[in-house]
Amino acid sequence: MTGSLPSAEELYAHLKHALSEKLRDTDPASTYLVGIYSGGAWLARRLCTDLNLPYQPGTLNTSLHRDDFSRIGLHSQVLPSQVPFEIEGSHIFLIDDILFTGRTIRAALNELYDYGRPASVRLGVLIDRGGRELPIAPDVCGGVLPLPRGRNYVLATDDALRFTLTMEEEVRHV
Ligand SMILES: O=P(O)(O)OC[C@H]1O[C@H](OP(=O)(O)OP(=O)(O)O)[C@H](O)[C@@H]1O
Repeated sequence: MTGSLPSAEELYAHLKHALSEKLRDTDPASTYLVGIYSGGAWLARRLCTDLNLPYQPGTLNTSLHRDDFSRIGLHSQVLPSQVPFEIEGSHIFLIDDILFTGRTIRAALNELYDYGRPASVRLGVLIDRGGRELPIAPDVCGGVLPLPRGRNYVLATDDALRFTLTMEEEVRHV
């Protein structure tokens, strides 16, 4: 990634528009957003509010379903998943902030199926940074911003759920 980053709010506006178009294709009575903890959970909350969706989004915590969880370690505060609606037969939109290798989404699918078998599962992400290690692609996306392995985006959220995007400082070895 070279040059300046787009603003997170621009990316969000694009994702929101693309998602609202997709939501027209499914039955609103059986379609739900499910955010992946933690960044995707905030994003799903804001999308539900801005799109006037009449429910609280579900939240999945994939930490224990990751196939590489011993490498990434557990976050100090691990919140349980919360799915306050029927998954069986529903149309689910998984929401996450950043899509990288795809391992989090694979883990989220495992976790989701513990609750029941959805009629369909689609994926919405704010940023696709490339680097996939699994055959997973977003159905809707705020922006494709390729980033080399070893670099990271930092997405911050304020109290009003507005997002800011920066790049993690590059660690230089001397
Ligand atoms: O495609 P992957 O390689 O799995 O990477 C993408 C995941 O990594 C980040 O989550 P992180 O584990 O840093 O947790 P966070 O959402 O709490 O920041 C990001 O929010 C995605 O969930």
